[in-house]
Amino acid sequence: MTSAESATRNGVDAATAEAEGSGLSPWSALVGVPHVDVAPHPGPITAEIALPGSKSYSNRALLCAAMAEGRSTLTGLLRSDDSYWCAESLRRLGAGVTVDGTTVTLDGIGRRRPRPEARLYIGSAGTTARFLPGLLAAGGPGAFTLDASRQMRGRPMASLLLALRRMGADIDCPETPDAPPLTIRGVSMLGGPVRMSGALSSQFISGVLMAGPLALNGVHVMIDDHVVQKDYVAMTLDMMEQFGAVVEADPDLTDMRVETGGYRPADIALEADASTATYFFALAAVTGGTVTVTNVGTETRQPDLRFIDVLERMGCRVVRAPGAVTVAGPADGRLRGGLDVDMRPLSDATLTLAAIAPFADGPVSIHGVAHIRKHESDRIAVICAALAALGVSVEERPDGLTVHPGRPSSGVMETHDDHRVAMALSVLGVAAEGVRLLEPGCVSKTCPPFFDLLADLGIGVTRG
Ligand SMILES: O=C(O)C1=C[C@@H](OP(=O)(O)O)[C@@H](O)[C@H](O)C1
Ligand SMILES: C=C(OP(=O)(O)O)C(=O)O
Repeated sequence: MTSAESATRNGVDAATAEAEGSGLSPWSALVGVPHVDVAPHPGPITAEIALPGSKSYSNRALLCAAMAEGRSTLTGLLRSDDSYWCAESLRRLGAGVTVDGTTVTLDGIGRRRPRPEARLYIGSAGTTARFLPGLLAAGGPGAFTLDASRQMRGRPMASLLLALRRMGADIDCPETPDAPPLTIRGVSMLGGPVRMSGALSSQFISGVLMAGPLALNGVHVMIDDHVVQKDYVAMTLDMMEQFGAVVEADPDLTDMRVETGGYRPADIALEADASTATYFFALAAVTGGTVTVTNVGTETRQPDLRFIDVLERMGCRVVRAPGAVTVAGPADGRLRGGLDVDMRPLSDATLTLAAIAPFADGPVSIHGVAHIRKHESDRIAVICAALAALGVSVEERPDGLTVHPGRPSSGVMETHDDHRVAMALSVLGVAAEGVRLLEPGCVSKTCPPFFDLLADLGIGVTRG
């Protein structure tokens, strides 16, 4: 990262964010903006749009490139809080990270640890929080501290830490059991076989797999139950292979082996973020418009692209191509309800679906997403409360919700430091009476330009 990149021009000063336990970063937008008003949009939204890079691929690629010995080049990087803190952690570890726009040149360190007492801060990034501990424990000698934002300190880590410790990892939690800050000793994790649960987070599984190439014995992961959002594990294995790792997995991803042997550098073009795309497809759906996202398509492994299948069930017309997707709102102008959707494989899109559900002609039920109560906020509780506050009838269940048809009123909404709450409620506001979002800068976790992109579509956005 160049010094210009770490300056405070647009975002917050990194040292201040870290001292305050915030997830914001020098790449944040809307810092200090107390609220944003999103206006209702009178007509159909029709646009072609290229979206920022995938968070999941950006952070996987940064980590794999840093753990390779030699130079990698990544293009299409997502410049957001989560990727800033990932890149910054790797720089503090001694990797050479130069970011120029959305291109990263990364001189990896392999198993070497040039700064064996590094103190790392990963902000609110679940990916880095779950992927880095294993890489540190399996890599070269050193005693590292890994800290996280207040929000991330409260998210689950226990089954990941248990699995890593079973493979020898020396990881302590000096402040709170099974929560950052973590102290991690290098060369402690030898690897080998381990049984794990994937019922709470797929990231735990990815975190163990990614450590495999650095561990003396590789890793052999056996899943005891099921993996929520299994496609993210497939994305991990894919990216690892692109960086030269040798992996073997059964089709169900319940038995996976990774050989020791390290990572090799690679040049990777990162695709756009399919989770971000869901908000733009949803805008087409609720306004009777047509939106084409030009840089993610059916070739992706990102599960959230399957949100288009849900929209199709709701009466939207979808045109699929390998590198682009078009969604058009229903020809008769009314979304179809009366469906019950298992959102477990694509749970980041749950809030997008909940936000458009009031506009359907029958109830929309969502199930299978109990684990999203442990994401950036208790997402089921938060979206139910938000819909109810806007006058929409909603039933909350432990693993989902049912939303009934109704026209939401306008309102002043908390965003709960959750980017997906802010982005989903924006879509709802556009389709109904508008909405005021408090602390809108939280969108910077995965899409700092979100409100600029809305404005580019002709939507009224006013900063408070
Ligand atoms: O590995 C990844 O990149 C992700 C995995 C998912 O998390 P969980 O499996 O913890 O739900 C997803 O919600 C998150 O946004 C990104
Ligand atoms: C759950 C999410 O993030 P994280 O990578 O922090 O888990 C998300 O982006 O919706």
